[in-house]
Amino acid sequence: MIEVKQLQKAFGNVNALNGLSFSAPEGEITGLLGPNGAGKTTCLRTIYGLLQADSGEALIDGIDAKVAPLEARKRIGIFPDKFGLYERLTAREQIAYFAALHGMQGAKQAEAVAHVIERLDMTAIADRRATGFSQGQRMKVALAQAIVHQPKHLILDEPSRGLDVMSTRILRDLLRELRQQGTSILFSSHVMQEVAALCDKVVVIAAGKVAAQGTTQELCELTGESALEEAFVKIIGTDEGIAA
Ligand SMILES: Nc1ncnc2c1ncn2[C@@H]1O[C@H](COP(=O)(O)OP(=O)(O)OP(=O)(O)O)[C@@H](O)[C@H]1O
Repeated sequence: MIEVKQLQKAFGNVNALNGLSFSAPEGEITGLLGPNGAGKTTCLRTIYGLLQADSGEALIDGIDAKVAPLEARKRIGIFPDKFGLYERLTAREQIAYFAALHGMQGAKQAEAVAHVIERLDMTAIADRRATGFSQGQRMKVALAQAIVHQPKHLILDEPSRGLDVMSTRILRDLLRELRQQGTSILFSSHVMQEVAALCDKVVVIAAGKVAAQGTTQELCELTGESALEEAFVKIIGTDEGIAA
């Protein structure tokens, strides 16, 4: 379980997180939905220990990444908002590098890498160097790196940006399969359709705090709207920064 409790984070006089609290349970897909600048990336970075909150806690199975970063990171896979690939390495080598960082070696490592390459339909590019990879191919490598150690929890920042229809489908199928296996999945998005298609629970965030949360149906009932998009706009108070 991922738990965020009363997180506060300011950058100068901008309050990026303003008492944010929610949880992402195992076996569920939780969507963090909010307009541009709502605090999604800041929240995700705080959970995996890249940023330190001014106050509050972000816990992974009760472990604070700030206090025990290695213990926390073992349990999570991270698909970050900006990812760099080593241009001279092949896709397989990049994924193997991440597997090694998580302590996988030898046959176990090779097997895990081969499995994820097959799962993400990357066989054709697996032994090519990253130079020249398209955005979608780069995203697949980053995704493979995030899941090669079979983490209990997966955190994704705007995962489907830049993906074509087929790649988006592969991503969605993968997330559903991981959910079935009991993984807790937390992803951020400002794309309505993506959230509606995938999420068990939606946490609507605006100005660094939770504006509402629940299933898509609950959010519609809460606002008296029949369409999700209208419900979100009503909760947030504006349609700025939201994509249909
Ligand atoms: N390193 C930083 N320095 C200064 N301000 C920052 C920094 N990181 C984030 N912010 C500010 O904090 C607020 C929240 O930003 P954040 O990137 O978390 O939002 P977001 O919900 O992920 O937005 P988007 O959907 O546009 O990616 C914004 O006002 C942003 O400008």
